[in-house]
Amino acid sequence: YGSTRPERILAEVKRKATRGDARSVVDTIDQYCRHQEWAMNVGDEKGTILDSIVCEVKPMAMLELGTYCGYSAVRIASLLPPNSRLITMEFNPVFAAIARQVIAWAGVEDKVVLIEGPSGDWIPKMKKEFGLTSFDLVFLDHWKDCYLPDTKLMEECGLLRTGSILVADNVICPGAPDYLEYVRGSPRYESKYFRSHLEYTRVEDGIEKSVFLG
Ligand SMILES: O=C(NCCNC(=O)c1cc(-c2ccc(F)cc2)cc(O)c1O)c1cc(O)ncn1
Ligand SMILES: [Mg+2]
Repeated sequence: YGSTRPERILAEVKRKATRGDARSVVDTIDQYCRHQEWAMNVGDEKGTILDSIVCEVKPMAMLELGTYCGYSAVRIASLLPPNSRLITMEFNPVFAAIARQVIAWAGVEDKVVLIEGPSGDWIPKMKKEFGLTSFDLVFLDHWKDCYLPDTKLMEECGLLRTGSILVADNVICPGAPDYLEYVRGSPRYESKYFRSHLEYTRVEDGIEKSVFLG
């Protein structure tokens, strides 16, 4: 019977990565996806850009939309200050089940809250469910046509404050043209493009960092 790609990634993590060592989980997944089979993790090159923004912002409350196998959740959690939390949201239950195990293997489960379901359902509930006022940093890496509607929904639900930062993966490939036009054209955002490549390839892609001005 055929295993799924996320299951093969988890098997590789259990075989090769050191339990409790987030860096070795990240490196193991990068090695596997570069040399065995491609997968849609943010990857090592764009991951370094994400790391630098996480380290600069030192978020106490961070949201990730699109967990997949948990690669970026592990990468982010290993850089978070004590007492800070990453809430990561995944629509696909198969991906979520794998991500929980990858996050546990890396030993960062006490910094990560994984929630399952459609972002449009969850975003209006987050303040109440998690006792939040707003997010310091949001990483958008889920369905590309959800970036814009979910950003508008976060604005409407008061989840962004002056200075909140949005970091969006794949703004070139697969692309999020309506989102880019919005954050680059709106007087309520200060946007900056970090040129890079689609994970594990030479195809152009990039990360857009947008500061919400309130
Ligand atoms: O969120 C869900 N998928 C991941 C979103 N992410 C992407 O789609 C994504 C895609 C690519 C990509 C790039 C080039 C290419 F040729 C094929 C794929 C790269 C990335 O870096 C991504 O992040 C999802 C799925 C599902 O079945 N049900 C609920 N949610
Ligand atoms: Mg991505």
